[in-house]
Amino acid sequence: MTGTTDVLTVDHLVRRFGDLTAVDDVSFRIAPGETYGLLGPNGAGKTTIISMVAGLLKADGGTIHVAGEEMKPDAVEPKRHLGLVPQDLAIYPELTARENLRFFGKLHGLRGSALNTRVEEVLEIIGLADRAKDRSKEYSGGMKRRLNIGIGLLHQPQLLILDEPTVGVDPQSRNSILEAVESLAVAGMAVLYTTHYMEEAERLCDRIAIIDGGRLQAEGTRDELIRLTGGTDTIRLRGSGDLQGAATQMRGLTGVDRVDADRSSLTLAVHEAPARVADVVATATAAGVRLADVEIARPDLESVFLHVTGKALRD
Ligand SMILES: Nc1ncnc2c1ncn2[C@@H]1O[C@H](COP(=O)(O)OP(=O)(O)OP(=O)(O)O)[C@@H](O)[C@H]1O
Repeated sequence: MTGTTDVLTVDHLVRRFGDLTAVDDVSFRIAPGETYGLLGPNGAGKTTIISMVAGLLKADGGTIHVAGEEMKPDAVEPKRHLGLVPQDLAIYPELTARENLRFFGKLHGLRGSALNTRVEEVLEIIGLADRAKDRSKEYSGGMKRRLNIGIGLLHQPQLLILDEPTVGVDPQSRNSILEAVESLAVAGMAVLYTTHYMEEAERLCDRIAIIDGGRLQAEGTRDELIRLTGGTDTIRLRGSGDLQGAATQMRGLTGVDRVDADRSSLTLAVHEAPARVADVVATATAAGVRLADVEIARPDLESVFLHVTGKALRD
């Protein structure tokens, strides 16, 4: 991939808040038609990164280029090339979906038949054409989110940035949001997608950056990231009792790479989980843990996260 064709290039980005380095030397690029995911837990630095990419927040170091133009808070030109869909809704509840889109389309300078055509196209993309005449205050949470995405799409940006667009919506709405995002990539748009749901990153993203503690800990396609784990499986035990004590003993078992304990579970990175699970369960039981559930998982992005950060991604 060459720098000149990338829609977004982020080089050595840094942002501090007082003593906290919220974004610490982060670099990545996104090509046209590519969906790129920032995957990390709450507080990892995802919103801070995209706020700088969108020119809403000043960086303390590094550079950002959108469609070849340097992005800074006072820059005008690069902002024309991107659409930002924030976590908070920015729609007028008294207006219908079509009226909302027409209003925001005019703010982008669209008029006449160009405005009409684009509004109808966007209604199709976000799956709201059949509800276009209803006031948006009557919509479900997921429909409001889709309208919010539609507003970000009106001016046909080369790059669309979505900040955790499915948080707090029901599974059906989530699916329709994900379908709308999938159709953008098909249309050639570059998408920067932040999430703490690994299933969404797996489904949508061509490449994924694992973000934790403000740092880009690993990056690649899903398969490339999974290869980083060296094929380690995950064993997860849920239960009560002395989980920390059990974790200490498990760290000495053959084939166990890493053990992470919290108040109700133990998460182990192991080689050949089916061959190890009996030892692991016996160790837990001997340490007085009362087990409620045992689960083996093949490597997925959760295991990658555990492997590269030493922590479980799930809350
Ligand atoms: N304006 C601010 N002032 C001080 N600290 C901040 C500010 N904005 C963010 N932070 C801190 O920077 C770190 C990264 O926050 P950020 O919101 O970027 O994380 P995130 O990955 O987007 O998580 P979330 O999904 O919860 O928004 C956190 O520790 C947060 O408390």
